[in-house]
Amino acid sequence: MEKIAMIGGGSWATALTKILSENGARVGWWQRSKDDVQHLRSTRHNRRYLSSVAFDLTRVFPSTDLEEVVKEADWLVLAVPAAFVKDALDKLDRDALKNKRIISAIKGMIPGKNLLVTDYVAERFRLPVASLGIVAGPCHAEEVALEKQSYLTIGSVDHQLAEDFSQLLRNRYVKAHPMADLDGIEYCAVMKNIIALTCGIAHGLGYGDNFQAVLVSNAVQEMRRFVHALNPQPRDLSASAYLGDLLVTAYSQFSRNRTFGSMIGRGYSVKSAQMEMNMVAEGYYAVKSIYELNKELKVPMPIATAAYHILYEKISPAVELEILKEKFR
Ligand SMILES: NC(=O)c1ccc[n+]([C@@H]2O[C@H](COP(=O)([O-])OP(=O)(O)OC[C@H]3O[C@@H](n4cnc5c(N)ncnc54)[C@H](OP(=O)(O)O)[C@@H]3O)[C@@H](O)[C@H]2O)c1
Ligand SMILES: O=P(O)(O)OC[C@H](O)CO
Repeated sequence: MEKIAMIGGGSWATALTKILSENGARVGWWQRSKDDVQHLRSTRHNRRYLSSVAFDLTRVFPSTDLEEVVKEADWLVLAVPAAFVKDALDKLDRDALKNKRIISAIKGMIPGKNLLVTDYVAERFRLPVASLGIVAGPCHAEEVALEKQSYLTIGSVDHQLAEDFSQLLRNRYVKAHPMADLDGIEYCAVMKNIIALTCGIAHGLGYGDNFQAVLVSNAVQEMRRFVHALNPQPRDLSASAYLGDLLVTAYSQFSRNRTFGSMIGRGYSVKSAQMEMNMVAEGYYAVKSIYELNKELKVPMPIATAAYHILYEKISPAVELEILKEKFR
């Protein structure tokens, strides 16, 4: 039986715990709240996220003891929003992840450090890049709960690691496959949240499907320029790990980033949109990291720049979208 430490108690951690435990893995499940852990242990349900899913407690072991959960596992799966990774992991000893395989399920960057999550973890715990991977692809937790057909991509420079984790995920409704492009997949997963957030802003302002299609087409080019500047290598951005993930987030009713953006477009402040959502839109944090990273790279990124101006410099969404629309072809 594979032993997994799941770090995080939100929607995606809940969906991954469902898939992995139903496939026979033992999942030690770390959550920060004692009440949530107690509720899970007594009812088998995670009360605030995907609460319809019932867990088999002979395979799923909820706990607030991070060190214990990590010590018992061969695999560590990170599924807290990127903004809270440092807080969660800094309690661990520098050698705590030695000889473990680490999978980031996070689509965000470490604020302040402007690092990809896998780069941060490798640096903080002195790990070889071959011990790390990312789980990506167009997959909403809500559809996993409903067991709708989904596809995941595991990115790692170690093919065996990516294949082994794919194997742990495959089931009746999940297809998973390995890919070598760890950095490219991770950067695109970060970028697509910013783009979806901007689609939401446009929607909130009253722009329609015609405009969104052009926004997304231009966004693919922006994504290509940026990822190529950071990590030049041949990659097919039409693969589902890149374009598929962008499309689901830009168009789905379940998208946190699009929903957040739509509220901003309708006039909510960042604070009030965050309070109303009760879920985390990674794109809000990511846009600051990407904007700062790009100060050196100087890649033309009109969409990320507009989102940054709106969210961090309080420039009117309507004004930024007027400027943006003149740049699109
Ligand atoms: N949801 C999806 O469909 C999906 C799919 C693929 C990837 N992802 C990625 O998975 C990651 C997690 O997202 P999610 O959708 O699972 O999040 P979510 O459902 O919005 O849940 C938010 C999580 O963040 C925690 N949190 C909030 N404030 C915190 C704080 N101050 N300190 C520590 N933890 C805090 C919450 O803990 P409490 O409940 O204790 O407040 C909860 O576990 C993101 O990077 C996201 O991009 C999500
Ligand atoms: O679509 P969002 O904004 O909820 O983000 C969740 C996932 O990244 C979708 O693959």
